[in-house]
Amino acid sequence: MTITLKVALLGAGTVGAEVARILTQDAAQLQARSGAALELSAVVVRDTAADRGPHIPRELVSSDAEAAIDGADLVIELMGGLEPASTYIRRALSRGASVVTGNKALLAEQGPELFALAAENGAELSFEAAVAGAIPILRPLAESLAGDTVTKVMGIVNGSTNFILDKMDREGADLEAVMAEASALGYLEADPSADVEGHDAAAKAALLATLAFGSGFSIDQVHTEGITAVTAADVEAARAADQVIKLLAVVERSEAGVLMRVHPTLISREHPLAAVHGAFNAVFVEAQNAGELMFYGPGAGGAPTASAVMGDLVMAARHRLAGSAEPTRLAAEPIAALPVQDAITRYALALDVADAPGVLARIAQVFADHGVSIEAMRQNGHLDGAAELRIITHAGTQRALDATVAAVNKLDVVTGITSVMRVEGN
Ligand SMILES: NC(=O)C1=CN([C@@H]2O[C@H](COP(=O)(O)OP(=O)(O)OC[C@H]3O[C@@H](n4cnc5c(N)ncnc54)[C@H](O)[C@@H]3O)[C@@H](O)[C@H]2O)C=CC1
Ligand SMILES: N[C@@H](CC=O)C(=O)O
Ligand code: NA
Repeated sequence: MTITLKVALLGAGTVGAEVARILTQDAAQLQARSGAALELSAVVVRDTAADRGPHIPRELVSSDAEAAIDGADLVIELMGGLEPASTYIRRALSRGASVVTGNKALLAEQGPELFALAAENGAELSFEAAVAGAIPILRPLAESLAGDTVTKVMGIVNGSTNFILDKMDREGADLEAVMAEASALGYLEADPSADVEGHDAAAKAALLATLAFGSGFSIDQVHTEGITAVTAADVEAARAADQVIKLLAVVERSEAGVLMRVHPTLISREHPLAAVHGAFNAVFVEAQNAGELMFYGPGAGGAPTASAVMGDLVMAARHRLAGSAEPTRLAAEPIAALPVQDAITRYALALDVADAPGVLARIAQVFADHGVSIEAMRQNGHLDGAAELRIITHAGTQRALDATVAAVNKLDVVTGITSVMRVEGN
């Protein structure tokens, strides 16, 4: 006898439309893998009059989310945003229906509450699509590495900003010019500022930390800098130094707690992350016993993200048939989130200075006074008696580096600090 599980799809945009296509086209394989026929029972959209192609039959389309949820065994939420997504997910979980979502914005604010609601109701809430698109990263952190101790996760987790920075690097384009292209390819969030201001990567950083360290973290605990201040000149200067600028998310565990940060970062062109182009993502994981692991693949776009949704859906169906939902397990005692001033990083600075005897010594003295060690210093003289000075520091706390930058800025021989950026790798 074939068991049928009814699947309600909330949202049929870039990702939802691809999910509907795969549910139809790969129905036989999905049934073989999950053990049940996965029947699309309702598709909830805003515009019910729009033609949505052959994979979304008109009779399934409605704007009645409550009815769709109440008639489903499994609910896929791909509308995005906090509301009404949160209310709909809560309704589904409260009824015992398992939910699959790609909504990192919601989970990075309400994750622990929603995990608890799922567990209370014997339902499952899964969200592999929410971080790094198609790349399996959350399940490996929560399951494959459950017997190890993860100490650090670092990577490129936002496809659209990587696409934009990559175009700026390869074509010398500026940010505004490349955004329209990223939007047409379905990489950007409904509100693109979520991408370029770093909030999308910050939500993903909070989710990575939550699963890597087994404690609930939220987006407001992540230090966040986006790419809006990165200019074509910054990208060109990096290129001249054989470096590339990437938006990195870094989450690290120490005795004191967990530090989470997202910011543009200079890396050498030799670094493996420099080879991550277009909307691809790459995530490095360091664990005490496993050592270093690297995950790489498409981080955004309809079909790749739908792949992660479908994997979660098959697992949710299997667990439902087995009568055992898999909860997201968090430690009873929360782990502290640390301030970014505690981060240990290297800085690259570009300064405009007077080209006169003793200037370098005075600047170097300020670094020494703050306990910050200089790794490299290069001066390019200009004809007008001014010079550009580029300094790379050894690793120090951000607290010490920020104090150094502030003190250097006050020197009368320094006319301006034109760029301060963190550096990773060699
Ligand atoms: N596009 C991508 O590459 C990725 C997207 N995601 C996430 O997946 C989710 C969906 O993303 P996309 O498909 O790109 O978004 P989208 O904007 O293309 O699609 C969302 C759809 O939901 C509909 N919708 C929104 N609110 C609704 C409501 N109240 N009632 C009915 N329909 C409503 C919209 O009309 C739209 O058609 C978001 O949470 C996003 O963050 C996750 C990973 C990658
Ligand atoms: N807007 C996001 C989509 C995937 O999460 C991105 O650019 O990575
Ligand atoms: Na993923």
